[in-house]
Amino acid sequence: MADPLIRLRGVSVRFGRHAVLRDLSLSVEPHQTVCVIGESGCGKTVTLKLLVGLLKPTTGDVLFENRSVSDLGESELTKMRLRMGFLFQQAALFDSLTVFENVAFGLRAKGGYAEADIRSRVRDRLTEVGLTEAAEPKMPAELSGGMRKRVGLARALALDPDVMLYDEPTTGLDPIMTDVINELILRTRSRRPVTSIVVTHELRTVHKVADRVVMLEPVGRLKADEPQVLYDGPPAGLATATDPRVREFVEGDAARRIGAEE
Ligand SMILES: Nc1ncnc2c1ncn2[C@@H]1O[C@H](COP(=O)(O)OP(=O)(O)OP(=O)(O)O)[C@@H](O)[C@H]1O
Repeated sequence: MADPLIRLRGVSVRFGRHAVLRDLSLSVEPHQTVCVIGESGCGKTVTLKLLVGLLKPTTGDVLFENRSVSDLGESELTKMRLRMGFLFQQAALFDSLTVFENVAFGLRAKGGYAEADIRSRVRDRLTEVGLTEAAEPKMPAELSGGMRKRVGLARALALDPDVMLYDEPTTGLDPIMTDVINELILRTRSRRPVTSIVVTHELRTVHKVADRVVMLEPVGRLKADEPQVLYDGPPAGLATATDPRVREFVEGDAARRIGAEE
C-alpha cells in the first residue's frame, strides 16, 4: 500500500462548545478518489478547510506528505496550496475577470510563465472541460451554472494540481449538467495522477466517481464512545451496509428519524 498523501490523525474541531469533528482519523492514498458524504453539519466542509490549512484542528494532526499542515510557515503553506486545486459550490469565479483571466489567475499569481505558455495552458484546460475559444472573453455573469463550474474546474486544473478538492460540485445543477460535471471529475482523474476528495450529497456522483466513500455523522448525534465515521468502503457496499444510519441516508428514508424526534 502506498504511503498516504493526506492523513487526519485523531482530529477534533470545536467552535466554542460546538464539537464538529471528534477524534477523526482518515488516510487518503495517492490517486484515490474519496467521496465524503453525510448529513448537513457533519463537518464535510470543515474537513476540506483543514486540508488546505484554512482551519486548524483543536486537537490532533492534519498531515500532507507526512508533514503537519499546522507546522507549515506562510511560504510553505502557499507552496502546498499551489499543489491543490479547488472547485467550490459557487465555482467562486472572479466576477470582474473574463473566463480567460479567471483560468489564467493561478498561473499569473505563481509567476514564471511566459504569456504564450499561459495562453496555451488556458486553451488546453478550457478544451479539457469542453469549452471553446469563444468562451474566453466572456464574463462570469454571462455564464450558466454549469458553464461556471466548468470554468472553475479549468481554473483549478491550470497549475496541474496533485490534489483536487471538490465541495458540492454538482449542487444546484440539472441532471444532465450534473452528469457532465461527474464525467469531468472522472476524466480529470484518468488524464492525470491526481488525488481527489469530493464532498457531496449526490449519490449519483458517489457511484460515478468514488473509489471509496467515507460517511460522517454529526457529532451531536453520536453517543460518547461512537466513532464519527459510519462507513468507509467502496460505493457498492453502501446499500448493504450493516449500520442502519448508512442505509437510511442512502435510501433517503427519514421515517425512523421523525419517529425518534417526536
Ligand atoms: N468558522 C466557523 N465558526 C463556527 N461554526 C462553524 C464554522 N465553520 C463551520 N461551523 C459549523 O460547523 C458545522 C459543520 O459545518 P460544515 O460546513 O463542515 O458542514 P457540512 O457537513 O459541510 O454541511 P453541509 O452539507 O450543510 O454543507 C456547522 O454546524 C457549522 O455551523
